[in-house]
Amino acid sequence: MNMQNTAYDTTAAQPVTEQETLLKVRNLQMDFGGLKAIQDVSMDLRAGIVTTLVGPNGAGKTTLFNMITGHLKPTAGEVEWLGDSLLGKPPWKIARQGIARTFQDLRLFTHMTVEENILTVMEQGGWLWQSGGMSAKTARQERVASILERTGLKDKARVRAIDLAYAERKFLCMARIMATDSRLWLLDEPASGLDPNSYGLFLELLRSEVANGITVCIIEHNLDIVVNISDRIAFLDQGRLLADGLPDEILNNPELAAIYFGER
Ligand SMILES: Nc1ncnc2c1ncn2[C@@H]1O[C@H](COP(=O)(O)OP(=O)(O)OP(=O)(O)O)[C@@H](O)[C@H]1O
Repeated sequence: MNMQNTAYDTTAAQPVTEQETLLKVRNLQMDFGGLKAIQDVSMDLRAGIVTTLVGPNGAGKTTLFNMITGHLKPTAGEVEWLGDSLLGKPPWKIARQGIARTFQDLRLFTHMTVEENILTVMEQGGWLWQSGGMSAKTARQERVASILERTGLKDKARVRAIDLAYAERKFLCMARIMATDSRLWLLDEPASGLDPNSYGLFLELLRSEVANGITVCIIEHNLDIVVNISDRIAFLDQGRLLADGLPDEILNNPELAAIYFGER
């Protein structure tokens, strides 16, 4: 992809090669009837970095997430989290192991307030019991306040999700994933539809969470975001993993650019 005209923040994309592998997928396949949505995909998600999944519409990116999180049962292949197979586990068990995700269609509790949306996740995760000496109530309040602050939603705590602006809803999705205390975040187009201001805030938030030890795999179409946030990029097309490497290698590959921009 020719990125020459795009601002490239090199601090976000240092060569990354040695990290522990948190999640492995091996020879994954997903058939929907005659459609081979994922074909023989093997890749690793390494700890503490941002891996971006890119590829044209219908490439199989969300399907890959769905197989990792137990929302779809692969036709063949293996998914391993810290060496243990995730196959056959229901989504809630996989979530409890430390893998959280967001969805393209947001899936917020629209008639609950921002604060309530966050609290439901914390309660599901059992976080309230880990209050480290503080009363559970104080710990919970501090935790929610910190998440609201970091996601720019401090003044919206008591606003219902349905009454938020679109960008605020996207940040509420981020707030909810933060509240899970998961180690790996799978983000499905978290920045789509954000205005430039909001996506500056989004990049800042993601960078600071990664600096604090979160591992991220993100599906993203916005090339500015891809360029600015990726430590590794995996390129999918028609269910196949065509390339998986450092951003420079992928973004400067003219064959991948032609596929991405529909010019093949
Ligand atoms: N549940 C399903 N049943 C049948 N076909 C499906 C199902 N889910 C996805 N597909 C098909 O599988 C292919 C891959 O879809 P997927 O949503 O994973 O692509 P994607 O790369 O995430 O696309 P986009 O960037 O548009 O979100 C598409 O052809 C899609 O229509």
